[in-house]
Amino acid sequence: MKLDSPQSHLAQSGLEPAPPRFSIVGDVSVDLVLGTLDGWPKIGTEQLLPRSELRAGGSAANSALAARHLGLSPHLIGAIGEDDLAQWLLLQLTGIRVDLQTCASDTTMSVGLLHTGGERTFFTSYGHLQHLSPDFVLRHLPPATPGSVVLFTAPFLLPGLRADFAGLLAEASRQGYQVALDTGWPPEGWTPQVHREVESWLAQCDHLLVNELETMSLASGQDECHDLEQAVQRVAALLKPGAHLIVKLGAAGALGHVDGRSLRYAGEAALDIFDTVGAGDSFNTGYLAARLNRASLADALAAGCRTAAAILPRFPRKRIAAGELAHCLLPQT
Ligand SMILES: OC[C@H]1O[C@H](O)[C@H](O)[C@@H]1O
Repeated sequence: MKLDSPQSHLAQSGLEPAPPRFSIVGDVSVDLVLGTLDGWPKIGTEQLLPRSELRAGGSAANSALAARHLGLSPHLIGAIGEDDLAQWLLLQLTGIRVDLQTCASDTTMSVGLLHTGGERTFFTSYGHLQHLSPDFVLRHLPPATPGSVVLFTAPFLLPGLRADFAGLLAEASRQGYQVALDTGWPPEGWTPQVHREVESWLAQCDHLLVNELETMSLASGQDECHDLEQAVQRVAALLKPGAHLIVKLGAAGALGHVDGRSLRYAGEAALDIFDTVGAGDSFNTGYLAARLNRASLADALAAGCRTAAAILPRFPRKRIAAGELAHCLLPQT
């Protein structure tokens, strides 16, 4: 099935089922990515860094751009500020169907410092992300066609959505979407209150997409968990029956767990990568796009890993053409 392709005459006449939608709801902002920074500078000094890129960022935009690289046209719902940078940001999203709430605020910006070995540090301004409202999201999320997926990202950066995030996920599910969630990292840490809050979200998810550290943290609500397999069991028990828990393992690949069984996909050894920003977001898109095309869990894990592996070595990222990475979704022989 071709995703979100322009509707054919047959589909328009009602003889062919409408294609599934791929909607993404979350943080859209501007990233200034630069590096490499080895060691932390002394306060009050200046460093010249040799490589940099100003680009659309935020995990929802990263996922939508990854979809554009794969030749898909997702629907991105989020917000922008009310300044010149917001207009620039819109231009970066050409080719993506966007519904972005204009907020009376500066555009949120992240400075992402890249360190040797793939680690990075972000400094993010509050900006417009503070103002995205659930009403705007629900007004722009159309009823789902069969098989549609909506990916929610970065709830911790979106206080307006976070206030009743479980309710928002439940409403998307009621509208017929499979709900996918990438929680991201809570700025206040995994407090008991955050655990209770996130558990109310997990009960609404069909696909939970988290990294290893998030999985271990989520599993350590009552007592500490130090073993990934045990963590997977504990987190899976918080999801609704039949839901998929996907753990992103970086260069080591990914693990999928459903109905009490786990499956691992081993990633291919990556070369030394300068810019790892958006690795998880790219994986999410590859994985979900494959699931929308009815791929098996194993094939979807592989598509997620291939998508991230194709995007990460590219710098600057804005040179990747629409559809250039469509091969990542082709079944492998
Ligand atoms: O998921 C990666 C994103 O997180 C940070 O918030 C940056 O905006 C970056 O693009």
